[in-house]
Amino acid sequence: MASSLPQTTTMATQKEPHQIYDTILVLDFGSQYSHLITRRLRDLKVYSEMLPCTQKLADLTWKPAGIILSGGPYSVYEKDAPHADPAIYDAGVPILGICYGLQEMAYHFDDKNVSAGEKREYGHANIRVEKHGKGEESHIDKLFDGIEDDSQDWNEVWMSHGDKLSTLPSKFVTIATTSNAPFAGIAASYGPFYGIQFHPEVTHTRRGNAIISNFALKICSAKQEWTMDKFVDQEIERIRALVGDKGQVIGAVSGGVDSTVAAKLMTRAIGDRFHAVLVDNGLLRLNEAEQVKETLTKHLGINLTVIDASEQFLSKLSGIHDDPEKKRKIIGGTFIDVFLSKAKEIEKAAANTANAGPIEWLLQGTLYPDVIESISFKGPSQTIKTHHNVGGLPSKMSLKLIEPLRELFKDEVRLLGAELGIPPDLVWRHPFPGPGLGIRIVGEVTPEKIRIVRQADSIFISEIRSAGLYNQISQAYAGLYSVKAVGVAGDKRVHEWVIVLRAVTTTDFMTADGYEFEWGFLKGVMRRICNEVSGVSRCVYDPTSKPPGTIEQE
Ligand SMILES: Nc1ncnc2c1ncn2[C@@H]1O[C@H](COP(=O)(O)OP(=O)(O)OP(=O)(O)O)[C@@H](O)[C@H]1O
Ligand SMILES: O=c1[nH]c(=O)c2[nH+]cn([C@@H]3O[C@H](COP(=O)(O)O)[C@@H](O)[C@H]3O)c2[nH]1
Ligand SMILES: NC(=O)CC[C@H](N)C(=O)O
Ligand SMILES: [Mg+2]
Repeated sequence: MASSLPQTTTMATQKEPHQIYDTILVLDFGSQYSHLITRRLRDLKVYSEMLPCTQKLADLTWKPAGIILSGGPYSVYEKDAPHADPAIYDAGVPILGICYGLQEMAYHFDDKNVSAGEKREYGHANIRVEKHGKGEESHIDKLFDGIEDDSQDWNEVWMSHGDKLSTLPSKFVTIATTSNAPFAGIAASYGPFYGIQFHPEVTHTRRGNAIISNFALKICSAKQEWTMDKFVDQEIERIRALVGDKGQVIGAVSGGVDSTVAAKLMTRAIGDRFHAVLVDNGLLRLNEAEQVKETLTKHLGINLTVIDASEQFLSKLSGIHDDPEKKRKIIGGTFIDVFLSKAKEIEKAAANTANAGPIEWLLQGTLYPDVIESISFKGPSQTIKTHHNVGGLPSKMSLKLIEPLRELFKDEVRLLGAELGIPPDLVWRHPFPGPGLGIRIVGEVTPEKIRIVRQADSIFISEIRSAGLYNQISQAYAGLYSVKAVGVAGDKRVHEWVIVLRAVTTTDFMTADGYEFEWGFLKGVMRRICNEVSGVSRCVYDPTSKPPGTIEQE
């Protein structure tokens, strides 16, 4: 396979997307909506990156086409409030301040411009737009260009603030007002600086997308070139340049969409010098290892080895009753052991071939939300659960990381997957956690409980698919509580396990809502599970939202 691939060329580029595409920089002041600004821009096919608000402009290796200052929980006049690098105002690029960002801009020009408001304002407001510019000042009207349409609610916006602009910064004009905010929108008369008190990035602001689009396209003149087909070619070139003609890459692949897309991209780039490894930890769903092997090797041409390590995992988990974190650590640790010994084996097997040499690279399916989380100036958020992935590997193996998806959001990964010819079934698959059924069985994991959960899960998911609900639900599964309840079957008393069904909707898996099934649907699923899966006496449905629950059970 490798020999038919084009060789790495000397022209290969290692450029990052922000060096290739017009890029809008979002400076994050800690708003819960900051990443949505980046999302909205990317939906417009304009590339955008988010960096902490403390980013110094001089340290950037690229020049943004425009800068957006996000909202944030602080008050600009507080002693420790974060402030943007003043150099942004002299960089000759358009700036849009949103909420805190607006206040930050006004405060930069004069600290008397911002004060605590008398009335906090959360939720809907209606803006009135004021038009100004003619001639040299025509830029002033560009932010709200064409946003007034025939719909009655075009002027609805979403507010979330306690502070306010008390004075208009010098040489600025008002471009929007609300009944509570005389400076709901402002613009500099001398250049492309804009501020809005409301949040255009949330869907409650009716014409929010149009406002963001005006800023990016009409004010920053950013080109709409961020598409997944271009990304594929560039990323393949970048991988080849990074890895070189001989480098070998190993990657843990679960059959989930992220690792499959990353693996497919690697295969396109370097063929069988990429070694995908699926660890069967005994905690996968019904027939999962076989199905993943079939799809990845036969249909996607990925060089995949499946390692059956189920005995090793299950014997270590035996006897662990009531400590979910202990379970997670055992699974994570065993996973690393299995992976490490496989890497050695691959090196040995390649010893007398053209691919001989140490494996230098490790593929990871890191996504942009993980990157954003780790660069946040607030620091990473509190660990609720120890997530199992391959993050523990590099320090032990001293491998260099290769992360082709680190600039992408999940839905972009799905588009990329479709672009790479990955079947829709796999692209739209619900996420499945690394520790698998191990964290869906509350209490001790035993072979009997695994068998029961596998069967129940398979029934639940197939019913969801037949009812056409799969794509409306973000994640669904069957789990098991380690308690037995009494039931009656064929006039006989039974004392058997309790299955828990869970289905949620969510956009980012950070918060989630229980899915509202029709009662008849749930009754049908419960009937099938109790009838067809031996060892189950009843089923419960868990509609708990997150918070206070989490999506998995442990
Ligand atoms: N059984 C497994 N064998 C090999 N690698 C695994 C296994 N389970 C998880 N991983 C690794 O852990 C990573 C994190 O898993 P995660 O579930 O977040 O992503 P995914 O499986 O690629 O996609 P999805 O979120 O759609 O399930 C995977 O990308 C993969 O590298
Ligand atoms: O790869 C993973 N390794 C893990 O250890 C892990 N724990 C939870 N998840 C997935 O993360 C999302 C949020 O789950 P929770 O609400 O249970 O934290 C859901 O999509 C979960 O399936 C994991 N994925
Ligand atoms: N959403 C925001 O950016 C809020 C900004 C500032 N903390 C205020 O209350 O006005
Ligand atoms: Mg997964």
